[in-house]
Amino acid sequence: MAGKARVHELAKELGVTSKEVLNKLAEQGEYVKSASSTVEAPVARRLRDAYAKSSKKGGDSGKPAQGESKAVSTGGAAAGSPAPKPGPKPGPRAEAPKPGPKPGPKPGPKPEPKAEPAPAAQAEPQQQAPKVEEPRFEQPKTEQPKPESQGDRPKPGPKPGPKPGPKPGGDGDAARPKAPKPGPKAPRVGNNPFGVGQGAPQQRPGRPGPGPRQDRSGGQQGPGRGRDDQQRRGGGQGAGTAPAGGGNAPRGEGGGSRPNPGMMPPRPNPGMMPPRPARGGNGGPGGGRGRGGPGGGGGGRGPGGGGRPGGGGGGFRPGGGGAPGGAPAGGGFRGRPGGGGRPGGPGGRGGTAGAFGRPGGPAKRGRKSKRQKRQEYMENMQAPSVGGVRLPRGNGETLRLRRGASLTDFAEKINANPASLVQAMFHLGEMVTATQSVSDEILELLGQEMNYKVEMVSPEDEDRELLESFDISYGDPGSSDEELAARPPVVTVMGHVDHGKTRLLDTIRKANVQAGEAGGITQHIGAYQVVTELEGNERPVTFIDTPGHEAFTAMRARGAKSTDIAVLVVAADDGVMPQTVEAINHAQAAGVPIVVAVNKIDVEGANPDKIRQQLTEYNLVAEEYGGDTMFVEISAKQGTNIDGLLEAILLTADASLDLRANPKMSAQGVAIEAHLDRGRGPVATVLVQRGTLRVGDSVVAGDAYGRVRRMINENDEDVTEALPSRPVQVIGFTSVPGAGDSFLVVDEDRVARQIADRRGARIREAQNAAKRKRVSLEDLDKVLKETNQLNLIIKGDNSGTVEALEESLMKIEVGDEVELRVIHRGVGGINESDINLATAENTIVLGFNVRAEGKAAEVANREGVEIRYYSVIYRAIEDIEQALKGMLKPEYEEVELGRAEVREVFKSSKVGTIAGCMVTDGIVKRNAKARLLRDNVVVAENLSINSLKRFKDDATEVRDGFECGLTLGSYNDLKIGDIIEPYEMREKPRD
Ligand SMILES: Nc1nc2c(ncn2[C@@H]2O[C@H](COP(=O)(O)OP(=O)(O)OP(=O)(O)O)[C@@H](O)[C@H]2O)c(=O)[nH]1
Repeated sequence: MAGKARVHELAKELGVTSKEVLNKLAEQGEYVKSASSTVEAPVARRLRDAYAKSSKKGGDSGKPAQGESKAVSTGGAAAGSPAPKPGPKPGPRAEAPKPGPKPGPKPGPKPEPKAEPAPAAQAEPQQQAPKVEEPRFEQPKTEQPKPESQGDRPKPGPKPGPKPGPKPGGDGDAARPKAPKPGPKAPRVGNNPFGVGQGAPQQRPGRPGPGPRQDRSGGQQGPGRGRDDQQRRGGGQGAGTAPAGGGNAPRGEGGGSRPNPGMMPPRPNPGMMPPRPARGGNGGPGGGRGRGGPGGGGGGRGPGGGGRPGGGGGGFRPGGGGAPGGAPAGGGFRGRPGGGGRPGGPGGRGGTAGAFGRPGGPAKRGRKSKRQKRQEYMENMQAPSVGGVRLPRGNGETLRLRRGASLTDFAEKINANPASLVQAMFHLGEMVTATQSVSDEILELLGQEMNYKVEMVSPEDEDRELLESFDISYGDPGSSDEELAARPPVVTVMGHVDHGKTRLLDTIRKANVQAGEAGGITQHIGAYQVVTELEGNERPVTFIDTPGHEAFTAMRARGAKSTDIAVLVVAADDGVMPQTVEAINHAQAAGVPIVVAVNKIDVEGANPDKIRQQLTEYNLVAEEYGGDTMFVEISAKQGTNIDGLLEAILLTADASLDLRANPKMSAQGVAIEAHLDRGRGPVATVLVQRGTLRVGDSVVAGDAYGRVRRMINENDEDVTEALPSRPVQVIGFTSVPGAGDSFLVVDEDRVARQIADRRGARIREAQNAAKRKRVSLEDLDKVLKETNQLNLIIKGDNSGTVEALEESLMKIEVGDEVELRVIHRGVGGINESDINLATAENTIVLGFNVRAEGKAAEVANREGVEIRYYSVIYRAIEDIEQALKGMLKPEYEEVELGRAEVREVFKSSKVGTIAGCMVTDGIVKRNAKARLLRDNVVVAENLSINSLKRFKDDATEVRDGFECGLTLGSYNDLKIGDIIEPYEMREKPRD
């Protein structure tokens, strides 16, 4: 309680109602809203003090109560005040002891010890009790009558066994009939937290249950042990207790007085039978009373039952020496903790339940609900709140979410309401709908708020899981040495633009690829195999061509991953350049050994040694310098030392790589590039990495699938199978795979289609998430009012180009005012559906090496959709950049025009105040903006020169050295000597 206590907790602690506490606090000048409000520690202390003082008044009496028994003390806490009156009660109780002489005595003593503990525990309550007592004072009195009625109980008590039962019953009966009478009292008791059997605290006291044991010894009800027993055989309890009850009138009083089932005569049931030895021994029966027991000193045996909180409040009822009394109650109750403790209501139920030896449903619910409520309340208090939205609180557990997941997906994982997540995101500055794919950062941010660790499942992991669901794995399953066969190295040629990559590959395969390139830039990844001779053996080497333009960074990175060796082409006349470094980074990151081809050694001024030196900085130390990197000086143009380069490649491969693969498994590999061929449909260049690809195989590559209809090698020859490291063009896909997609052969077309479909759905979601530009609250108004957004549809002849173009376009930086969105991209000609999609405002269709097909051009004309065709990537980038800049809002800046001094001021009934001025500097223009200075202080801003005259003629402008007359609209506060500074807002040119 040291911290912030809640009013109801304090009330409980002090033994008063929350309302009283609230009133008290109000008296103390503390405004506290409700029972669940928290109170600062100092205030709580003051409150306790206040009650402590008031308790002193009656406190004395309360203490005395101790004299009676611990029970009293315990109860005292609750009913401190009652103590005084209890005096009389004691009487009855005193009788109780008789009934349970045995119990009585023992209980007495034991209870004390137990009572002590209880008091200790309730020290506070006791102190506070006094206060409470005042009001309760009456209760005791009211209860007095009960004692009488219960007085009967005691008698029955004596007949513990069977009679007890009945008697209790009798009491109960009496109770029932009397119930009504007690009723009135009961209510009070009920209201009094310290009332019998009400407060859990009382029950605690009951724990002292030990006493009960004595009872047992007393033979009384020996009952049972725990409330379990009691519960099981409520009857038993009843019985046991009953006696006690008798003994304890108190409890009885308390409880009995209230109209509740507990007062009902026990139904005939086994429990009413004389305690069986066993049970008795256990004290089980008493158990019921267990709780009560305690209180009742002699009464209930507190054993098990006692332990429970709920215990028969009665037992605990101080007055009652006879725990028993409580017992009955307890018994009636079923000894359930909470239940019993509760006032009449539950007790009654409990009683009934107890009678049947099972926990009372309602009471149970009640008790649970109380705990649950508390727990929920506590959870609620701990639950993170964002903008007033309560969110579930995690325990730091990890949530795996796939990339592109929506808030609904997230909510499902944590069993939350998606709407609350949407709301929370709104408060976090993100506007997203429940079903919209959201970016990783957003999910992670949200996870943090709720104490969850969000783990985005990488596409690779996700794909692996997807394949596993089909019992397929990508990669070598662990082929044995016998199954593995040597394969050719796969080489990627990398390097800075124009350092000679294409020329080198061209020279190597003696095919002039370069000539056909648009803009002189390599735009497609090609792959082919050449055969060279090393030490008398014919050795094939597979080359993958990589483009040089930075737009293809992504493809190059993939290229590096799918290769064994990187040939780094560096022009000897140029040296290490940015993309040379980038290429090194990619290769080193992929753990691919590098062979350096120092090119253009035929060029005058070529300095190969300089290249060697430069590259040492990047951990590429030439063998002749003591390193392990092979440097080969070549001239791609003249074909110088090409064999030396091939040899170096093979030597490096043999020295550092284990190039083997299992040719017997189903083929797997990677799609190097793919495009849509007008005649042949989708064509993909794939590199087989393991297994053997055959015509007729069902394949899936990324989200494309199909059956291999034809395979063509680099010489445009049909082949029927492709072994590891062999690049081939595959015809038969139903759509165009992406560059870099892995491909694999599966058993059936159906499986291929299912895998492709699932990947497709996943890719779409991920794209949506990635392409969504984040909208923050800061620019909400802009988004709503005037979003300048340029939508693009990109169509190209192959997926690698489309991807590269999109990536480059998204990198265009033109500030926050304009947003660029690629709403669709694809391989193939521009068709009608592209145009239909583009009819949205501000959408441009980009055709890269493709044209509008069918009626697309016509529809575009009709709908006013702009189609732009390109064959060089950077042209497209330039154009779009210009277009975006054109969409920028103009920016204005203030330009001073000059100064005019007011020499005269005229008043005109028609035009207001006229300033006769001398233009001292620059120029004064009609309709220009102006500010007015007086003694060098700006006295008016944003004025407008509405009229300007030279003598009687209107003028558009008046230059320095001339006089003029002007008016400043409705501004009339002009004085001689004022300075008018005209200025204009001019559009600022953009960079
Ligand atoms: N003198 C000389 N010129 C060369 C040599 N190798 C390439 N070139 C020339 O350098 C220019 C660029 O060669 P490319 O092969 O297109 O260079 P690249 O690295 O493929 O360039 P991108 O495709 O733009 O990345 C061409 O004009 C070639 O003829 C060489 O060994 N000697």
